[in-house]
Order: sequence, then structure tokens, then C-alpha cells
Amino acid sequence: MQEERKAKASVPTPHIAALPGDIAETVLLPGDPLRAKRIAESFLEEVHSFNEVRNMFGFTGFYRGQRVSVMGTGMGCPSMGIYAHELIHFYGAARLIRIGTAGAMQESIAVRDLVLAEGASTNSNFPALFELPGTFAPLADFELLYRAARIASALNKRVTVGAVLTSDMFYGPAESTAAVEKWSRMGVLAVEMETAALYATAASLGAKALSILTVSDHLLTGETLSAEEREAGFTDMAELALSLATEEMRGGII
Ligand SMILES: O=P(O)(O)O[C@H]1O[C@H](CO)[C@@H](O)[C@H]1O
Ligand SMILES: O=c1cc[nH]c(=O)[nH]1
Repeated sequence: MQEERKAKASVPTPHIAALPGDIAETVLLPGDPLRAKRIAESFLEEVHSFNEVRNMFGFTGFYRGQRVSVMGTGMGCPSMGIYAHELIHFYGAARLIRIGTAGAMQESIAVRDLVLAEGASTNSNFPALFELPGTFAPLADFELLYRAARIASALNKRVTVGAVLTSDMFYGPAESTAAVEKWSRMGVLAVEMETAALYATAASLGAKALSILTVSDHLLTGETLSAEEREAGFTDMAELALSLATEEMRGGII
């Protein structure tokens, strides 16, 4: 019954007020809706707002002549799961690019660096809820990942590609020194809270996804970014994501 109700739902959805055609095929997804607003104001032309439900702001505009949307997702897997599902299933989003912050877990990574999440280990039960007969490995779309790495290096940004941890806990045992050391020893680069849900949802609905993360703090050294430094990091990340979005849509070859 619940399944049927959801299958019959149409736009606007319970969480997004946009009408059909309001949202571009490529959507940038910061966790913070105010970051979505700042990116729309700073980088996009001919911007229109398509969502204010729950203050989860969403905007569509043009970047270098290509139509792009940007919308907040909130924090954590359930919130990401709702927005990613509705954007893909009801609004036809084909490429979802998360732009978020993360805490570094390797000495080789510094605050302000960019991390491209090739895959996301997780302590969340979210991927298990797809009821697969095994353990799903949440992975980035290879083409988005490869292109993002090439663009980052062409833009001279410090970037590392690899595994991240998607954690359901920001405070508590899952983020303790002991837990961080264990993930670090397995080569995990950084921790955040949404990528596994994004990759699993995109895979389940046939869309492409990538997480681009700015390191906002370092879990081994205790270093954190000031508000101004965070802002600069977001600018780097937004430029990379927008360049990736427009190159993808022009259909360049790998
Ligand atoms: O900066 P965002 O995209 O919100 O990402 C990170 O920051 C939040 C925690 O402060 C979590 O959402 C985590 O994933
Ligand atoms: O989820 C997050 C984001 C930034 N830093 C952390 O430690 N965790």
C-alpha cells in the first residue's frame, strides 16, 4: 500500500515544490541549503528558485551557457536519500554532484584539500535497505570521477581520489580516536555523512553520482578551517563541480 502510494506520487513531491521542467539534468548538492543559495547567487545567471519547502533551497540557472541546478540536501543518509530519490525519479535528474565538507583521516591530506569520493564505506544501514542478497559497494560514476580528477588537476587544485566513510554519527563512538584509526588504517581518506546514500540511491535509479568534498577539519591533527577559509574552499569546490557539470553536458570524451 505504501509502495503504491509512493509510486503514484507526482510533482510537486512532498519535499520539492518544483514543477516539471524546473530542475536541470545536472544538480549540485551541498548539504547546507544556504550554500546552495550562495552558489546560485555567485556563479549562476538567469537564476530562478524552485524550492523553499523546509527551507531546503533549490535554484536553477546557467553556467557558461549550460543549465544547472543547485539544491541543499540536509545532513545524513535519510535526508540525502529523500532528495536524491525525488530529484531522479520525479524530476529526471541524471547527474548528481554532491559538494560537501569532510574530516580528513590521513596525514597526506590537508585541510582545504579536495577529496573525490571513489567509493563510500559506511556505518549506516541505508544501503542494506535496498534488500540485496549481499553487501552493496557504493561507488561513484567512473566518468564523472575521471573527469573531475582531470579538471581538478588542470585547475591546479590539491585533490586526492579514494575511499571515504559515510557516518551516521557526528559525535560519539563512531567518530572516536579508536574508530578513526581503524578506518585510517584501511586507507579511508575522510569522513562525511551522505555519500553512501547518494551513490546507492543513484545506482538504484540508474543515475550518475559523484561526491566532491572539501576538507574542513583534520581528525588526526585537530586542525580546523576558519569561516573565511571554509568559504574559499567552497568556492574551489563549486568551480570544480560547475566545470564538471558543463563539460559533462557538452559530452566531451574521456
Ligand atoms: O558540508 P556538508 O555537505 O553538510 O557535509 C558535512 O557536514 C555535515 C556535518 O557538519 C554533514 O552533512 C557532513 O556530511
Ligand atoms: O561529517 C563530517 C564533516 C566534517 N568533519 C567531520 O568530522 N565529519
